[in-house]
Amino acid sequence: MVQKGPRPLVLCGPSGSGKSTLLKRLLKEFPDKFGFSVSHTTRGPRSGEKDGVHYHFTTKEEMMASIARGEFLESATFSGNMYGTSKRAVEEVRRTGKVCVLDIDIEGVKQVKNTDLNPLLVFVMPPSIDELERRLRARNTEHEEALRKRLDTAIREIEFGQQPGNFHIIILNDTVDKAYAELREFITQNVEDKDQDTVADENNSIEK
Ligand SMILES: Nc1ncnc2c1ncn2[C@@H]1O[C@H](COP(=O)(O)OP(=O)(O)OP(=O)(O)O)[C@@H](O)[C@H]1O
Repeated sequence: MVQKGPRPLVLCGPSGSGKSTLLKRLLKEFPDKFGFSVSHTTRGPRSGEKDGVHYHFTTKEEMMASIARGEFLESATFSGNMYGTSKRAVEEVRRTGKVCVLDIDIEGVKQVKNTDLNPLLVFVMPPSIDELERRLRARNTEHEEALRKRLDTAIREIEFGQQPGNFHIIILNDTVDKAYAELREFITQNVEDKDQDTVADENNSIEK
């Protein structure tokens, strides 16, 4: 399939590793360069959420049929509701000339690797589990049990992130300034006006 527009960017990493922090900086510096795809979900809309804007609201039956037709890049179920990114949603961002950013977990990354999306794959790595715990506690967004669960998951995610061939680059988020500089450099080297065959693939063999 011939894909138009810049290559999508996947940001993956444990909860609290700093994906949103880095993305916020990127969007601040380049407000018109990046866009997010609109995900599908089978959960009902919350107040103020608009169909086609915040999510594409759909039913379980429709979504499963669509997945079976190969129309989704990745999907997952959280607390009984399905969520996923359709190929069309990414293409819509891409057509505008923006880099489509996907903030997905490792299961999503594994699925995306089996499609023809060919994104740049970035893994954001915390300096240590202890530091990750400190940051999550300081963020103060989770109850103890949820926090424990996130830290347990983080150990598995870091293992996957560090395996050679899983990502084009591993960015250690030690200080935000350093991590951001690294991300910025990687993106400018690999996204700018280049198509599918970029330096990232020449230098790194990414395993499917
Ligand atoms: N280099 C850093 N040094 C210190 N604190 C940081 C650093 N990077 C991020 N933080 C802080 O750590 C917390 C987690 O960061 P952030 O919310 O960006 O993580 P995330 O990967 O987007 O998490 P989630 O997947 O849960 O959305 C935030 O409070 C953020 O301000």
